[in-house]
Parts: sequence; structure tokens; C-alpha cells
Amino acid sequence: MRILSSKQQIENYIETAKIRKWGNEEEIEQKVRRIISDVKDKKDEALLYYTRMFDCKGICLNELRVVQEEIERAYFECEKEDSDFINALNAAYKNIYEYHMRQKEESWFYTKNGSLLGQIIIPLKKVGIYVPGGKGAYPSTVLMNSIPAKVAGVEKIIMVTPPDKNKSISKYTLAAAKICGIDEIYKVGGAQAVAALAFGTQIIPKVDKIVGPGNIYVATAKKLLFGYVDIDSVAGPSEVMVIADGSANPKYISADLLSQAEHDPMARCILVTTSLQIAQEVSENVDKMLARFEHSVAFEAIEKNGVIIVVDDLFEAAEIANIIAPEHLEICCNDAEKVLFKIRNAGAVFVGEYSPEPIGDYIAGPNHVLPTSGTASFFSPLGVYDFVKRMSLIKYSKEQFLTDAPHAINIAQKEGFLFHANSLKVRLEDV
Ligand SMILES: NC(=O)c1ccc[n+]([C@@H]2O[C@H](COP(=O)([O-])OP(=O)(O)OC[C@H]3O[C@@H](n4cnc5c(N)ncnc54)[C@H](O)[C@@H]3O)[C@@H](O)[C@H]2O)c1
Ligand SMILES: N[C@H](CO)Cc1c[nH]c[nH+]1
Ligand SMILES: [Zn+2]
Repeated sequence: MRILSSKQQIENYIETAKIRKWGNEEEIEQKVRRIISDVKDKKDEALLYYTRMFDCKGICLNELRVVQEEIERAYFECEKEDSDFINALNAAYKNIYEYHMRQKEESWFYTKNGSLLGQIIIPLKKVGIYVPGGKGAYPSTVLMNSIPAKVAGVEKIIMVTPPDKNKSISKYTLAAAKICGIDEIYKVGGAQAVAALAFGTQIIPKVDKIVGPGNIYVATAKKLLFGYVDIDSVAGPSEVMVIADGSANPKYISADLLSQAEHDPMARCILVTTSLQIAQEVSENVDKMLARFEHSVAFEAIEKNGVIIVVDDLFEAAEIANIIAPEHLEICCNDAEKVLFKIRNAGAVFVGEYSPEPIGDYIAGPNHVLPTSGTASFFSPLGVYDFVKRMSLIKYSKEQFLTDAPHAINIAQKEGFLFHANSLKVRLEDV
């Protein structure tokens, strides 16, 4: 990994890193716009065309929907192969459910002079969840996407995930879908799946909101379709930043950096440390681990977006974290809490050496669908709040109306809205 230690090197890096550039953004956006417009116009025909082009040559339209028998078979095979996997999914379900129950919002009301005012929480009716599948299976993402929707009370959950070359979806993903009670599953992925959920096609229903992570094509499609449909956040290629002082364990740091590198060649892995020795040891360890696992995706990610920054103190490290706003931030320092309270911008923070990022990916409870590419400065982790909307309630009493209407008339007149004023006046005149 590159080690940056001079002020100039660090400044230059932050300048380019704070606005994430993919290099070929325009090209990707153009391609995604084309896919979106084709799916909007030609619906299933385009969906099938792109699914055949990117994922599975021989698939037919009537094979895009996963049938119940496929789900049952997948669950049965998983149980037969390793019943501990089903136990693990259930254990994760329990922790994720418990965490998300705490996010549940209640409607609230109050009365004032006989008036009733309030905010009513309403779950979304139909949501689409994207479960990545291009470079591997993501059963954990089925749980992370759907549990908050269930807790919120969403009526229908439609899942999309790309098929492999043999027209299949991973049995692990399907077993997780069975445990979560997903209503409909379609074997489509990428920008075409996002567009199908946003506009609806003959086979795929239009939804109110699309959530879930994916590669750059998925993230770009969600961004472009926001407005036709609601989205959660831009959860693109994974990122991890580790802040470490001299007390940290370089073996753990190297392992944690690589855990995100293996997601995508565009993943980003950053160590910010006050110790030159840790910097050097991590760099060597990462090379050794990469050689041992011979993982080409992780290798590419580390080559392209792996960096070690050596800073003077932990406050500078926290400042860099706040500028880059990483998806995951690990704090591995003696005085970790002191650093934690300086952090504003990160998707999720992992404190101490027994909180490696993958414990959050799978089992701890908080959601692993997190904002990336610097968007953690304004987006939040996926949560129950993503699956509800709020509706205001106003039920005025006559007494309160008589007190407040003259003020409202005054403001309406200043705005030049005479009919607004009139709507209030006709009632006052009747009293
Ligand atoms: N931020 C988060 O919360 C989070 C969580 C889990 C995973 N992730 C990320 O999800 C991503 C998963 O990516 P993946 O690729 O494995 O699966 P994916 O399902 O996101 O993408 C596969 C799809 O990409 C499309 N595609 C591939 N190459 C294309 C091309 N050249 N042109 C147009 N479309 C193309 C295809 O339609 C294919 O179906 C990774 O980047 C990982 O880091 C993020
Ligand atoms: N680290 C990913 C979020 O960026 C989530 C995940 C799922 N499986 C493994 N990891
Ligand atoms: Zn991960």
C-alpha cells in the first residue's frame, strides 16, 4: 500500500479523495441512462435483453420470477449441507431485529385549547430491495434490507438480484429470503433491475422506494431514478478507514482493510495512523495476506485505492475521517472514545480491537447497508425510518381558530394570497 507522510502528499490525496471520482463516471452514467430509458420504454423486453447481456445468456422471460418451489429447495439444500448456516442466519436475524426495533417511531399527538395536532407514521406499501449478486452471494444483505422494512410494517417486499450463468440465484440468498418472508423475488440485477422497480414492467411491480447496496451501475441508477421513486442512500462499492495509534495490532488492521477490498475492485481501504512503524508493518502484512489468498479483486482494490496516511496526532486523523466520510470507520487506539467524540461523518463506527468491520457486516445488529463515496456526511445507515412516511394531522377547535385566524389572515395578505385570507375570513364572519 502507498504510504503518504508529507503534508503535501496528504493534502493532495484528501483533495482527490473527498469527492470520489471513479475515473470513468461519465461513461458509466451514459450507459446507465441508456439502460434506464430502454427499460422505461420497452419494459420486460429490455429487462430480458440486459439480463441476457450481463448475467445469463439463455434465460427466458418466464424464468425471471423465482417460484416458491425454488425457495423451498434452496432452504432444504442449505439445511442439508450445513444446518449451522441456518442457525447463523437465525442468530443474525434475532440481533438485527432487536437493534431495529429500537428505531421504531410511534405516531404522536397533543391537544391545545381543544385542538388536536399530531404526526402519523405510515409504513410504505411496496418496496424494492436490491441484493447484490454479481461477484458473489449476499444472504446477509437480504436480512439487512428486509428486517427494517418488516419492523416498519411494509406490506410487500419485492427483491431483485442477478442470476448466475446457469439461471440460478445462490441457495444461500434464497434461504435468507425464506427466513425473512420476502414476498416476490426476481432474477434481475444491475441498473435494469433498479429501473424496472422504479417504472414497473409487465412482470415487475412498480414500488414506492428502492433500497440496498450494489456496484457502481446499481448506485448510479438509484441516483438517476431518485424522484421517480424514493431511494435510501447511495450505497456503492465498500470502504473502510482505520484510525490507529502505536498501540494497535497491525495484523488485525491489515485483515480488516482486506475484508472490504475483496468486495469490489473499486473498494477503498485507508489507514490513518500516528505511527510510522504501524504504517510499515500494515503495508507488509497486507502484501503477505494478498499473496497468501491470491484474491484478484482485493489485489486490484488495494492497488488502486489502498492508502496509508501518517499523521502527527489523532485529532488530525479524525479531521481526515470527517472530510472523507468513510462508509466504515474503525478506531483502534488507546484512547478510542476521545477520537470517537470528534467523529461526525462515517456510516458506522467500530471501536476497539474486538469490533472488526465484519462483525457488523453479519451479526452485531446495526445495518450494513451504509452510505459510501463521502455521502455519510448527509446520509444515514439503512433503517426502519427509511420504510415509513409521516403525515401531519390538524384538527382545530373553534376557540383556537378564533385566536389564530387573524394572524393567518395577516400573513396571507402580505403574501398577496387573497383567497387564502378569504377562506379564513368567511368563518370568522360567521361567528
Ligand atoms: N455500501 C453497502 O452498504 C454495501 C453492502 C454490500 C455490498 N456492497 C457493494 O455491493 C457491490 C456488489 O457488486 P457486485 O458487482 O458483486 O453485484 P451487483 O449485483 O451490485 O452488480 C451486478 C450487476 O451489475 C451489472 N453490470 C456488471 N457489469 C456491467 C457493465 N459493464 N455494464 C453495465 N452493467 C453491468 C449487471 O447488470 C449485473 O447484474 C460491491 O461494490 C460491494 O462493495 C455495498
Ligand atoms: N461490507 C458490506 C457493506 O459495505 C456488507 C457485506 C455483506 N457481506 C459482507 N459484507
Ligand atoms: Zn463486507
